[in-house]
Parts: sequence; structure tokens; C-alpha cells
Amino acid sequence: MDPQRPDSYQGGAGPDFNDHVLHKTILVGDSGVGKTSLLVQFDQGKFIPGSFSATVGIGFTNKVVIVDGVRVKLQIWDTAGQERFRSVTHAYYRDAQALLLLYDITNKSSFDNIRAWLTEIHEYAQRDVVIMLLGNKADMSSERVIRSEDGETLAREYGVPFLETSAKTGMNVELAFLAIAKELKYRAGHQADEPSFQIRDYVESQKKRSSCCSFM
Ligand SMILES: Nc1nc2c(ncn2[C@@H]2O[C@H](COP(=O)(O)OP(=O)(O)OP(=O)(O)O)[C@@H](O)[C@H]2O)c(=O)[nH]1
Repeated sequence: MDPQRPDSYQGGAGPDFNDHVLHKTILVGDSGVGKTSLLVQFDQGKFIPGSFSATVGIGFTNKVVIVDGVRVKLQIWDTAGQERFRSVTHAYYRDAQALLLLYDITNKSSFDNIRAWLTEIHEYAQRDVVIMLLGNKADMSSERVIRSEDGETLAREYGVPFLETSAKTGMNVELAFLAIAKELKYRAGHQADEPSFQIRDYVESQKKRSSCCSFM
């Protein structure tokens, strides 16, 4: 854990890994937006460039995130974005506690499809599922077609937090998962005197921090 940071995460199975409640989190979005890459960056801290190999079906990775000194276990499911796998992935929405919904800032149709993804999520997922919108590939500034403000506006319309991320550089990747883990920990139980936690406020405050003090 980095002492400079308010929270941190650690991967792999620690000694009391199984003692904690499992929080199911799912990555969704069009094929090619970077779901697998985002998870690999979060899990292993690396980006594997090169040819794109689409996910077939679904798979998961376990990660322990440390929130205020408490271990929060995330089971992160990486789904296939391709239409032909959609009926398979719908079945997994039902017991998801959090969904990270990605589009690619260089791909307009992936952004336009976000509304359809949200309709699907509302149809198949639990009503109180935590949703976060991520505009990925933020490192590809010369090929950007979706402005950051457009992502912000869409997220505000649906009342969900928003971040631009880069699975390549790691920008905001850890923050996205930490925010989800904080929200899930708060929902799982909190002290009566604990200040209320709002994921959107947290993400906004961390974004300001990072732009002011090179936090990320
Ligand atoms: N420059 C850049 N490239 C990225 C980023 N994220 C993903 N890519 C590239 O985009 C392509 C698709 O990434 P994937 O992670 O396989 O996409 P996916 O959403 O998992 O795709 P499906 O498995 O088909 O749903 C790959 O060539 C990645 O290297 C990013 O943040 N920046």
C-alpha cells in the first residue's frame, strides 16, 4: 500500500482473502473499447499492445482493494462486447453489484451505443447496481472524436459517475476500481457516525486532485 495515497489495492490471494464478502463487478461495453485491457492494467499494471483479440464468452479476476484499511474483495468479470455473446452476458448482470460501462473516445458508435447498454443494464441488472461510465483510450488524443464534456453530460443525465481512462498509460484505472470498492464497502455497512459516501462526489474530488497535483 502506497502511504502517499489515501487508499490502495493489492492483487492476488492474501492469507484472509476468502474471509471477505465477494463483490461482483462487471465490465461491459462494445467490442474493442478496452475492457480486457483495463482489467489487465488494473490486475497486472501492464498494457499489452498489438493485435486485438476479442473476448469469447466471459471470465473473471479476483482483486482485493484496500479501502480505509479494510479489504474489499472484487470479483471482476470481463465480458465479450460482441453482439453474439450478449445473451450469455445478460445472465451475469442479475447478481452484479457494480458495472463499469466503457466506450472508446476514438469510436463514436461505441459512445452512441451507451444508451442502449444502459437500457439493457436497467432491464437485466438489479435496480441499485452501482454504474460507472468510463471513456477509455484517453491517451489517443489525436484520434479523439468524443469530447470529455460529452461523456460528462451523458453521465450526468443518467446520474452516474464518469471518468476518462487509459488502459495503456493506467490513467484513472485504479481510481475507477477504488471508487467502486469504496461505494460497495459503504453500502455493505458503515458506522452511524461515518460521513455519508457519494461515489460521484468522490470521483469528482479525486479528478480535481489529480489535475491539481499530479495524483495519478
Ligand atoms: N491506445 C490504447 N489502446 C487501447 C486501450 N485500451 C485498449 N486498447 C486497444 O484496443 C484494442 C481492444 O482492446 P480490448 O481490451 O481487447 O477490448 P475489449 O473491450 O475487451 O473487446 P472485446 O473482448 O471484443 O469485448 C486492443 O488492440 C488494445 O490494445 C487504451 O486505453 N489505449
